[in-house]
Amino acid sequence: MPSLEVSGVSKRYPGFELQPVSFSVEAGEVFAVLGLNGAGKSTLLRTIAGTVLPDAGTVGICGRNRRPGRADPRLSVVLDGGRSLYWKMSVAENIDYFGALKGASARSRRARRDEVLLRAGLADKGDSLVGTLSRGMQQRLVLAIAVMCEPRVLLLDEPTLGVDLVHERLILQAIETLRDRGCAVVLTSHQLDFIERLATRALVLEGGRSKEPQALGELRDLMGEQVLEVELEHTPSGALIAQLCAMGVSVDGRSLRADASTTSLYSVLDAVRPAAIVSCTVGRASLRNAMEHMAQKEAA
Ligand SMILES: Nc1ncnc2c1ncn2[C@@H]1O[C@H](COP(=O)(O)OP(=O)(O)OP(=O)(O)O)[C@@H](O)[C@H]1O
Repeated sequence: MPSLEVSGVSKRYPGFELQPVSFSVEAGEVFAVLGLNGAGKSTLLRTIAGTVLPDAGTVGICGRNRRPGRADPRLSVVLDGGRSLYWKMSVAENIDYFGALKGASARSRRARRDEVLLRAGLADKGDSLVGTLSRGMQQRLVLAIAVMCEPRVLLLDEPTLGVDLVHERLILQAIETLRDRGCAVVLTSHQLDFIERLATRALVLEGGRSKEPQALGELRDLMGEQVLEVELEHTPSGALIAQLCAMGVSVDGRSLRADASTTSLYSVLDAVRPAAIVSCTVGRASLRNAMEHMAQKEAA
């Protein structure tokens, strides 16, 4: 039985429609929801969380339908960063409050407090008011609280927003720990390298519409297995851009990119000669390549 089962969930706002979405996530799986700004990622996560009522569809958690508007101890969400915390309470009081809300006893909350502070990288901030923390610190605290509740399903909307490189690693480790304990994680992020390190499958939203979820490897293959990238010193002329496009090369400012299985690197280098080249690589396609390819298709 999947830990999370989303069936036909839809939501309409004036000027935007999240069309029916269905997918399931198994215990111990990290599932990504990808898309450009305004594609509907947060709307989807909010309807799954129950903070926004869907127009249609159901959400099952470990085999039981979630009842909208009711807190569910099996589900933790990190949707609005620090905005979901109480700013006039201290860090320790917030940890205690959310632990109590999830039904943890006073004893286990006390025992967990130091662990949560450590996990959030906030060991010396227990007595600080949440309103005095930086945005990245608040984001880390929300995630550490969500992890403390040992959820069966965790929804994360841009968990690394405003978080520095060192603490991004802490967040990555926290998600990996939960995943390894059997939690099903649904994650959105514009940081595609972060997604690539964690997720195995993804649902791509484009203007509120989605296709079947795909394995990350299948998504990368949209660009071909190998991608060639050439960075020029100067932006190419209009005539050269037209010539490159006719060869199947996409041009974004000074960056040229093409599927290496259909376009040879030498033909690209011949076409741009004698322009100065800053870098030139042929390598395995990344998720970023695939998403850029999709974005260019959408803009065309
Ligand atoms: N409460 C609301 N009322 C009206 N429209 C809304 C509401 N919330 C979201 N929308 C609209 O729904 C669309 C999708 O927004 P959403 O926040 O889900 O996108 P997103 O993919 O998460 O974008 P981003 O990457 O920028 O966070 C947008 O056009 C937005 O304006």
